[in-house]
Amino acid sequence: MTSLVEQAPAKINLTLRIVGRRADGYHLLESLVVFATVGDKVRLEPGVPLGLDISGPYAGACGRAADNLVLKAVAALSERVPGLKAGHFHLEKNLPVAAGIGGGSSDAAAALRLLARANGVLADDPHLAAAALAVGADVPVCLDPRPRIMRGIGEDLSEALWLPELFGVLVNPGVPLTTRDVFAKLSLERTSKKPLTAPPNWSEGVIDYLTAHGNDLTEAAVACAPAVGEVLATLAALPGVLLARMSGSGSTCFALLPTAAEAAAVAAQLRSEHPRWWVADTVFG
Ligand SMILES: C[C@](O)(CO)[C@H](O)COP(=O)(O)OP(=O)(O)OC[C@H]1O[C@@H](n2ccc(N)nc2=O)[C@H](O)[C@@H]1O
Ligand SMILES: Nc1ncnc2c1ncn2[C@@H]1O[C@H](COP(=O)(O)OP(=O)(O)OP(=O)(O)O)[C@@H](O)[C@H]1O
Repeated sequence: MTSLVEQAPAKINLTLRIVGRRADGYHLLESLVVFATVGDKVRLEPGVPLGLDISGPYAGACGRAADNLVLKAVAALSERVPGLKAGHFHLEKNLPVAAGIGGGSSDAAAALRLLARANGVLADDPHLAAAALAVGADVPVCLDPRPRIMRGIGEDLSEALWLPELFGVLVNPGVPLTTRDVFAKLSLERTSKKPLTAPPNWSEGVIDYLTAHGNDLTEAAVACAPAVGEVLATLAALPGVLLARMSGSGSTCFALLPTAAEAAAVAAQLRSEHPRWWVADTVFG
């Protein structure tokens, strides 16, 4: 069998409300999630022994291959689908790690899609969703990467939403942030608990809608990594920026711009003024 390939796009939380906490400590959230045109790439060569090798600019940053979420995804689906055949995976790691853009989650979801294709598992097989959630809270939304509202701890997903094309830049200051540490710094009393309007009503204007719903993890992330505050202030001050915000638990932030050309111009300016930052101009959808 020839090898199979899946893209693993970056996950962006355009909005992120923390609305409560479960007895086990996991936080309940409401988030409008979209996917970027930048991402990792996962390839599976079926019919050979299980393995994983990693290439790309962030290969060294994502830890030992044995601990990779790609292999955790294989284990989680194998537990649920007896006789599942895997193979050798190759991960091209383009996204920064521990960055709030779900890189590992999207890689795990891509691996699940590859396993489903190689084994004739249907996309709506409940074992896939269960395996995804067992790997991480962000993996279910990455399984079929289209704009959605995510609730619960990430397992409760809306239908795919239509969204106007959004142009933007993603910026990571090179400071990794562990999701658990950011949640640990969060003061639930200070979150808004304002529920999302669902489904979003774009007639009120996308930017107005997004402005009305922030990211409740921002303050905690800035406390963990002050560089996030610097990125947000830099983005907000750039010409033409409609909105500047952090994604997920950080440290990656994004800015939205009116056109692809303006996003590219802002990205070029950021790359020259901040050569150590990871900068990508992209389309969200
Ligand atoms: C913040 C988000 O990125 C928003 O999309 C996600 O909720 C994070 O999802 P994730 O990285 O897949 O998170 P997991 O790997 O499942 O959990 C890492 C740690 O983050 C905390 N965690 C995560 C998700 C959640 N809803 N509540 C939490 O409190 C828990 O301490 C957990 O031990
Ligand atoms: N394929 C992978 N890509 C990136 N990190 C991985 C991968 N597999 C395991 N990890 C480990 O998972 C941790 C979290 O990495 P990841 O990049 O997914 O975080 P994140 O972008 O903050 O995710 P989220 O937005 O879902 O919270 C890292 O510390 C890394 O060592």
